[in-house]
Amino acid sequence: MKAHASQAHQPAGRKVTVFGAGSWGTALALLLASNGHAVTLWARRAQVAEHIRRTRHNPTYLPEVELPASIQVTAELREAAVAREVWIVATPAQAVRALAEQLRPWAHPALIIVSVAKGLEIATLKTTTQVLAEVLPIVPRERIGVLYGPSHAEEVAAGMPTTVVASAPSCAVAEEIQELFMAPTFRVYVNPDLIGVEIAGSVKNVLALAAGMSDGVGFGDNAKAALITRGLAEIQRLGVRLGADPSTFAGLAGIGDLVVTCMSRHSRNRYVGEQIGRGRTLEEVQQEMQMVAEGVPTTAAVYRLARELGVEMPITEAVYQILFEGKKPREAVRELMAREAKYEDWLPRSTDTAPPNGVAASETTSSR
Ligand SMILES: NC(=O)C1=CN([C@@H]2O[C@H](COP(=O)(O)OP(=O)(O)OC[C@H]3O[C@@H](n4cnc5c(N)ncnc54)[C@H](O)[C@@H]3O)[C@@H](O)[C@H]2O)C=CC1
Ligand SMILES: O=C(CO)COP(=O)(O)O
Repeated sequence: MKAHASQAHQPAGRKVTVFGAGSWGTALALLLASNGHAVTLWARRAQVAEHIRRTRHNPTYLPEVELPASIQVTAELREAAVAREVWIVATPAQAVRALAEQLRPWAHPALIIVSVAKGLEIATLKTTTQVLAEVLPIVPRERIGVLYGPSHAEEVAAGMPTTVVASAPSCAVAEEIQELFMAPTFRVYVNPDLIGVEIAGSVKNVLALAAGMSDGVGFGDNAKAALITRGLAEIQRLGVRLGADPSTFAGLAGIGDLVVTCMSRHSRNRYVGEQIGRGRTLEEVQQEMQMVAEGVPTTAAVYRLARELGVEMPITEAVYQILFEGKKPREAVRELMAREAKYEDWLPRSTDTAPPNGVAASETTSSR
């Protein structure tokens, strides 16, 4: 693995396109341009691209951020996609398949694709790199990775210190992604456990909704700590069932992103949860938001996936019932607290600490 910590940044000057001019696409385009890459930012709407070209500001997302003239901005897919070395996919997760289908004519075997969209596709329960690999088979699977981790766009755009994880099936490709983004205020680690990183980064949004609901209802720090800790346990159970390395969940993509999303004032998922906790409906909250809260569709996907795989995810189940079945948050918490007594499920077990009769041991060891 390369040691970047003490290296001065070396601009690599690669031809990169960021697809999606929302908050994250805008912040990453800025970061990549300041790293010396030749950056194109693709916006879905022509008038948005035109506005950014004219004013160098995105009218809707991070409007205070000035985008340098070196960033080419377009709404034309061909112009954005053709003859590029790297594509960054920064749309909502549910839009990745349709975008990839449109991009097919310009994909090539030397391309690297980096998904920064966090979520699972509702229709197929696939991660975004699985969707991209399926739609773009000309790009070798090992060249499709992610950049995930605790990274709110507002802070990245303001140059505040941020650390994330680059992951891909090939470590060499993950290191290329690392090198692309690594900057004085943006430190990138490599984690080769792609499925673990993707599950961690996607499912934490469900738990951020739960954390927001807890805030909205008026619960305190104890409840938030419980949601983060027990939430991580259920994210890890799902990830490990899908083949992830358990240690990924103790890293930046796991506990790191879960903590920031459950705690941050910038988190859209936490915000949506908070509004619902205060008694508003999901429809009301989503209607007034211009931004995506990935946890909402991902809750539906994870709920189904967990059932299909027989993985116990009680908090996710509660969030699903609140979002889609009208359950009241307080009622869901009452039910979570009244679950059977258990052993905490990721402590090392030894024969002389076997659970006493009458206290149910967690099932999670067997589901790992
Ligand atoms: N905002 C953040 O701090 C971070 C966001 N992410 C992830 O990045 C992805 C994008 O998020 P944001 O940029 O924050 O969202 P956003 O809500 O700020 O912007 C979404 C962008 O996607 C575009 N879009 C919406 N539907 C589309 C479609 N069907 N086809 C093409 N484009 C479409 C919108 O026009 C907008 O430009 C999400 O998966 C999010 O979880 C990841 C890390 C940080
Ligand atoms: O993924 C994120 C931070 O790492 C962004 O979270 P929100 O979508 O909840 O704002």
